[in-house]
Amino acid sequence: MPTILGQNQYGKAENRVVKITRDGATHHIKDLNVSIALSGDMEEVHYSGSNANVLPTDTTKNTVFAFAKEHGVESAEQFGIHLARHFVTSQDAIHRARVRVEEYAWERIAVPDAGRAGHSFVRKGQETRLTQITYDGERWEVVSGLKDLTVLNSTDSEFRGYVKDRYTTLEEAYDRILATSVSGRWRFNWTGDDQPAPDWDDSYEQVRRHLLEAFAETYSRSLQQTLHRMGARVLDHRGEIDEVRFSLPNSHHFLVDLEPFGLENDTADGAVYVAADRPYGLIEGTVLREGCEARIPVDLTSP
Ligand SMILES: O=c1[nH]c(=O)c2[nH]c(=O)[nH]c2[nH]1
Repeated sequence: MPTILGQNQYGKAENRVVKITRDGATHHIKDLNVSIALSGDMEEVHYSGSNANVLPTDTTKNTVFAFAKEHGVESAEQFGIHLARHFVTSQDAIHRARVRVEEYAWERIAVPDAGRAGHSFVRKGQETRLTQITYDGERWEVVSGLKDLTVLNSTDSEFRGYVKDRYTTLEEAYDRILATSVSGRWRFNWTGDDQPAPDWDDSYEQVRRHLLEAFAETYSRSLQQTLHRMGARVLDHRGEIDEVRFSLPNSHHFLVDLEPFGLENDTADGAVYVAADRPYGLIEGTVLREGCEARIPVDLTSP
């Protein structure tokens, strides 16, 4: 039965490009999700399997990262226009390029020592505030928290000196991006109607602030260390809380190898990273006030 090929397009979708430019201690971040769809003289690849007109999707991915390095990312529009023009004008067989770009907005974390604020960001778009109340007619237990508080340090993070066995390939990192989406719960020590209840809203705002400040101000040797500093900071400043538990995905950002295209890509300036989504390290832990009991369930914060 004769068939006709209808509309078709192809390309690499969801290239997660993160570019950090350094202006002294002040860093700038561009965080994009770029999807390429190309169409043109693609009958043969579908009908006979000839790839003679096919620019590999892998190449479209490389082009996205190389363009981010070589030409920069002024705006999502400018970047998309530049890419689309490149595919259509450089490949005879490609007559149409559709480039979709999502841009994730970040704002700087405000810290008291403004000099340190240059490399710490929190993603725009609110986190979700959570609480769980338990009452048995006598005692209250209030565990509050948040999830999806996405934060990133573009420097002041390393990971080295770890165990190496025959399966270890990870290279030591002296200056890496540290990013996570904080899921945390904290337990109040308020248990009875005979005690004044905390100001819940103020407490939430203050805990959130301490989490962000601790994240921004910690020179991190591991996400585990940052986790502890965030919890300790909350307990140091918030007497109404006895226990904090976190589940922190390590949202890996890998420097892209652009050497095959003659481009040096190191952390010095203008570095281009791929934001990987899976798999991810998952760092979890409880920080407790001394003498207090751990009562937040281990799996309460896990995905
Ligand atoms: O902060 C980190 N902690 C780890 O335990 C770990 N493991 C790993 O591969 N990378 C990292 N990073």
